[in-house]
Amino acid sequence: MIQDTKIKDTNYYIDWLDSPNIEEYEHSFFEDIRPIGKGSFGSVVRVNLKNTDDLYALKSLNTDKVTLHEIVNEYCICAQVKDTSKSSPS
Ligand SMILES: Nc1ncnc2c1ncn2[C@@H]1O[C@H](COP(=O)(O)OP(=O)(O)OP(=O)(O)O)[C@@H](O)[C@H]1O
Repeated sequence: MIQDTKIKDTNYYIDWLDSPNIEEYEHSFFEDIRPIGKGSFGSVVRVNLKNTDDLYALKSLNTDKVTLHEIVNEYCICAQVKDTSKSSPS
């Protein structure tokens, strides 16, 4: 029974990550890549989206250390920061 729940959760996260609402960028779309930090799950670099003035924090997650749940959770935090900066520019 417990195993069934885990399989259900895994499929849920896989479906969520396959969502067409998530914008995907190739690594080659970015330039001027500069290291800015390290966290428990991986490293973070500042990148510039080519042909724009847009800067992003790009987080690389060590997939040996993270679960699908943590990947989705990290994605949600990043999306939330992006939305907040759009609604209230400083
Ligand atoms: N959006 C961002 N803008 C600027 N710097 C960032 C941004 N996101 C992460 N960093 C830098 O990268 C470091 C690592 O971030 P990350 O989110 O991976 O880990 P953390 O949240 O600091 O720690 P932990 O993984 O232990 O919770 C941060 O401490 C910060 O210095």
